[in-house]
Amino acid sequence: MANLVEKLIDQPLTPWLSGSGPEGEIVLSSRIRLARNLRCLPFPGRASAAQLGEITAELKEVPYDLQAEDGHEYAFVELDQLLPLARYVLVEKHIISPNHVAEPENRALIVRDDVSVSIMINEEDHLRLQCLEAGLNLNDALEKANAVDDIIEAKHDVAFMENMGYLTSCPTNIGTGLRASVMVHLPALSLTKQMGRIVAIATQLGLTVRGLYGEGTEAAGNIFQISNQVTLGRNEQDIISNLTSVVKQVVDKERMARRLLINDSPDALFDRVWRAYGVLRYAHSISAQESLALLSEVRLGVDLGVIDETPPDIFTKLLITTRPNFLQHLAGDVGMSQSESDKMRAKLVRATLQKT
Ligand SMILES: Nc1ncnc2c1ncn2[C@@H]1O[C@H](COP(=O)(O)OP(=O)(O)OP(=O)(O)O)[C@@H](O)[C@H]1O
Repeated sequence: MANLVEKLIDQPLTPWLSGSGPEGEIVLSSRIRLARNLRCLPFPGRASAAQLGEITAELKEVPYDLQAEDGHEYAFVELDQLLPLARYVLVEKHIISPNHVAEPENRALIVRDDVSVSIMINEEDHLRLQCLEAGLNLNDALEKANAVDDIIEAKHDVAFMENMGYLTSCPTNIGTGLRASVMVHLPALSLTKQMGRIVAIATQLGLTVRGLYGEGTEAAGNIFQISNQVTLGRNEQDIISNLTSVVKQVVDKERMARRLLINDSPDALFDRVWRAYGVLRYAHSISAQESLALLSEVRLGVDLGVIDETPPDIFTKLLITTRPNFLQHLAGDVGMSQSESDKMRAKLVRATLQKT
């Protein structure tokens, strides 16, 4: 089991980030998250260390139950058994949240071999179950999440009240305990300065727009996460249908903005995306932030057929491998300085682009 987690930390590719799936050119991934709590124990924020340990111990058998049902290998790992760097690589791969690693003691993770299912234990709730799919595919993610939830609830007494639904640590999650979210790449809407308006409209429609690593994080590389804000008084299917229809409209707007860029100012666009390609292809030192911003522009050029010598999945591949902690891990956790890390990143990007 521990070997599986090591393998997931080492692998440069994240299967659901393959760039495939419906609307895969713009929608990178779909995520369903269910928040669940065991009935007789306090929420993690109020639980003692001993109670947190009790929760972890009770859930240790869950991987075996899941494995028996779907035949996939599942791992269970306590976060404090991992090196700090390994924990941060898991965050960069969206397997656990920044919140979950903040206090690793008595926190654990259950993860499936293809990373399409992972369960954070003792994050904000006892269980944060997440299912991820490539592209715009919330329905399959929900189906998978419900199947995993059924297996857990068959053996564990989960806090649920007829009139309120699932009880959760934060009142905004009470009811279905569901957050549906899509990760979208919106370079043209960002370049044409339309994101402010999109965020305002999404908020009016009961949605929230977050950055690359969720709550409280920046939208690096023109990547945003759009998710539902309300969980109470709405059924799961309504939440998903509403989000899917808004995301489809955002995707249409992004396509329109792309057409506008290429029709109205092709020279500026060509120059911009090829410059980005040039820097990535030849730079000898590059920061994580700059590489992400330039990769986003190269991907835009590839999607528009302006850059034809790079496959679209280069963006998603390099999205993970150029992150600071993954790079450090690749170098063997040797405590690289910022400048060494920037040089290594540039080398990796050059080598990857050269191969295409
Ligand atoms: N569509 C998505 N694809 C990949 N990863 C995602 C997606 N949506 C969210 N995530 C990841 O899930 C983690 C948690 O995100 P976030 O903080 O937005 O949600 P949450 O913790 O489920 O919500 P809440 O604020 O209700 O606690 C982060 O690591 C984030 O990057």
